[in-house]
Amino acid sequence: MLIAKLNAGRDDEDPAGRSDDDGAAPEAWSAPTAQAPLDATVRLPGSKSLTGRELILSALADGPGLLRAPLHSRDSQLMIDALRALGTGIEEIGEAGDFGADLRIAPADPLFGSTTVACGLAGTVMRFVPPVAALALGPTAFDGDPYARKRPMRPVLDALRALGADIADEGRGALPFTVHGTGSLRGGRVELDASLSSQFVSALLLSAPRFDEGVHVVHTGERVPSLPHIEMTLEVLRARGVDATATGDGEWRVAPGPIEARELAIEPDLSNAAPFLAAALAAGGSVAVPGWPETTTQVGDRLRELLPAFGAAVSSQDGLVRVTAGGQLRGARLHLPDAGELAPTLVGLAALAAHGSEDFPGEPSEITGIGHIRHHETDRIAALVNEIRGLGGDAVELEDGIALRPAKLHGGAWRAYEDHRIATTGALIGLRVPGVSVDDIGTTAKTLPDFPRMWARMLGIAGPSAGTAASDPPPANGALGLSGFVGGLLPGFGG
Ligand SMILES: O=C(O)C1=C[C@@H](OP(=O)(O)O)[C@@H](O)[C@H](O)C1
Ligand SMILES: C=C(OP(=O)(O)O)C(=O)O
Repeated sequence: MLIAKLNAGRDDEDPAGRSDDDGAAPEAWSAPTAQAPLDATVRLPGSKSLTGRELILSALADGPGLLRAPLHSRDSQLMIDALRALGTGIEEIGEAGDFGADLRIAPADPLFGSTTVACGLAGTVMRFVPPVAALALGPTAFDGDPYARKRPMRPVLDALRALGADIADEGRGALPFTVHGTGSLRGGRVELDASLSSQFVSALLLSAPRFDEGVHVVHTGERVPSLPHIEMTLEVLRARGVDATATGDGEWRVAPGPIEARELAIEPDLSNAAPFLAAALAAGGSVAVPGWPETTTQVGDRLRELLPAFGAAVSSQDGLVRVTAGGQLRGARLHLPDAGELAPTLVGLAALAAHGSEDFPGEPSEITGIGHIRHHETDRIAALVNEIRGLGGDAVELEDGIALRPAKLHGGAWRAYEDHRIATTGALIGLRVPGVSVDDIGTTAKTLPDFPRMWARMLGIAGPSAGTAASDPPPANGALGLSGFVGGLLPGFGG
């Protein structure tokens, strides 16, 4: 029996979760294998997408604002640093909770360029900040991680130019580029092809109240992916008194006007709930996430309808969403153009369904409509197919998705490609398949600064000394959150 080894976060870790200063490769992380059904409650830090949007809107607002329970992670820190570089006052206030401090934001008027912005690998920073920089005085130079230079930018840069911005990118249509801000932007009607990323549209809409004529965005290409994220953009604008509407299929308008300053709380990140809730299917048992909003624009809310496709039971009561499962996963056919952000986790579940168990044969799955995830932190379709095949799986790369055919998985190396969701998918598969090691678990710090410790606590294998508690403390009876744990693998598990 494999005893799970754990590298559950070290005090000397770079908070950004990157490799060591000397450039050495990070140590591989042995994914813990579940020894018994789970019985865990996992609290999650704030939504990356809501934190990023509210930081932008707070920086452009008509007065000082306050964000409670924002996400503190590599992506949100990059957003904070970018807005600070443009002159915004952003201050941590109050006692830092489990997931960090609240933020007070003092908008700058005017915003000043003559600075640089590091985007890391954050799509939200590289897409959402350039329109803000166009409203600043002076040039702002943007660059990011090596792979960030491969992520598509051209539609949003060309659209900004059509709206009056001066941007130098030497024809690359990608990072690095410089936005020569003049303190204002004309705005108006603009056509763009957002079939590679909804973030192109959200980028324009978010800053548009501050454009002289607002904006009218008309999408010209194939289907726009991740539409709930555009709905989220409209919703956060409306909540600040902005006239923001979807005016037709692939058309959105934002009227010029003030953005109200607000004090608000950021919802937990429901997309980051995915690997934890999915863990109940991988390991059996139950995992619950508290603080689930009653209504939300977060696409992670769809987990409640998607996880039953793999055989889970989902209950929601008083803000607690609980996923419960037995030892067997069912295969599923899912078409997910709106929910590409959830796809890596669901592909991980599909690989486990195809693996089956001692008692059940594997079942096939197909997940389609997710061609755009080739343009995320890595080509997620190619990465997932490679890594699943590396563990013995039979994954087939489709143009817009992945098919999984029944095949037994075995342990082995799982590469993360600096992609937080590929890393957590390796952890998920490792719950059931002994011997999976993830090459760079620290990359999860992009949106989850404490993932290894949260994962360990979900499994009941990290003691109270784990410091910043990421899931509820172990029960007083010392059961460490595992019910019915008798040691060894239960029938139907780990096979
Ligand atoms: O606007 C946002 O906050 C996001 C939009 C989506 O991007 P795509 O439209 O590129 O999928 C999503 O996948 C990403 O994680 C966050
Ligand atoms: C696609 C993602 O990130 P980004 O905001 O960098 O596009 C993601 O978090 O899944």
